Amino acid sequence: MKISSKNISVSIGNTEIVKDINIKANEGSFIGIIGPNGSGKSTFLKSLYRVLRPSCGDFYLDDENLSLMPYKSSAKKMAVVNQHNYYNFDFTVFEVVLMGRAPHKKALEKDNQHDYKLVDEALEKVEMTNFKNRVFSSLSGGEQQRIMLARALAQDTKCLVLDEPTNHLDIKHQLKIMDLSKKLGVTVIAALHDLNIAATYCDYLYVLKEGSIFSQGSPKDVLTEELIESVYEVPTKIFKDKENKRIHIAYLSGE
Ligand SMILES: Nc1ncnc2c1ncn2[C@@H]1O[C@H](COP(=O)(O)OP(=O)(O)OP(=O)(O)O)[C@@H](O)[C@H]1O
Repeated sequence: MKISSKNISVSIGNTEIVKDINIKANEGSFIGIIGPNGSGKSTFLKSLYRVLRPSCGDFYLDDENLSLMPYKSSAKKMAVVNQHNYYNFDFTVFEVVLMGRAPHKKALEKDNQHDYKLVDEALEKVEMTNFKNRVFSSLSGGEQQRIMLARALAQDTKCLVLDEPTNHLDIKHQLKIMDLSKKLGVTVIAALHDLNIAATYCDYLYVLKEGSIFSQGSPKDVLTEELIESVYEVPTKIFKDKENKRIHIAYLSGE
């Protein structure tokens, strides 16, 4: 599924937080949104997954205008893993992941074997099968994050929106979750803080600064020492790996 935004701006109160953002994600591509704290990444993604209404502009899933789509229809196409997942009730892990199936259900339609199979497969993919009967709120932050990805996988969509998908995860699980998201072959739009992860997994990056797109392009083109210094105010040294053409970023602060 293709995703695009045309001239998206988002205001909260009288402040314009996101300013005239145009992005394009081709089918199956992995798109990174990067930028410092407060640059508008989450606000932009929230307007994509319809928690915030843009003050201007439109999103398109393929060529369909998102704002004209019923919420249930867009939830069949787009799953979300966001930064804060709080449940006030004691749902089990199984129940939380099963919630991913809700957009596919008609009113009063019961869960069936197909739903249970997708839940089991999703838990297996994030290596959380043994946690199926645990109370969600009793899990660690990283475990909860993997369950929220399992819920998104059970939703079985062609597009995945990830807002800082790895912020609670240890390095092994950061890489596993990114590998898994990449291998799904669906269109992914992810807000990321870790620039080495962004360089490794993203096909294309948009760099936000103060709510606007400051730069865009392939990780190799965008993640230069000059750009990182001017956007993040941190000196870096970029190493190029000749064999697989990946770049590696070393931060020089503190030296
Ligand atoms: N509900 C709100 N009311 C007022 N200001 C808000 C609100 N939500 C976000 N903001 C402000 O909008 C700006 C962008 O926030 P946003 O969460 O989109 O940034 P971000 O790039 O995702 O940051 P981070 O990397 O810290 O997660 C911030 O300055 C934030 O304080």
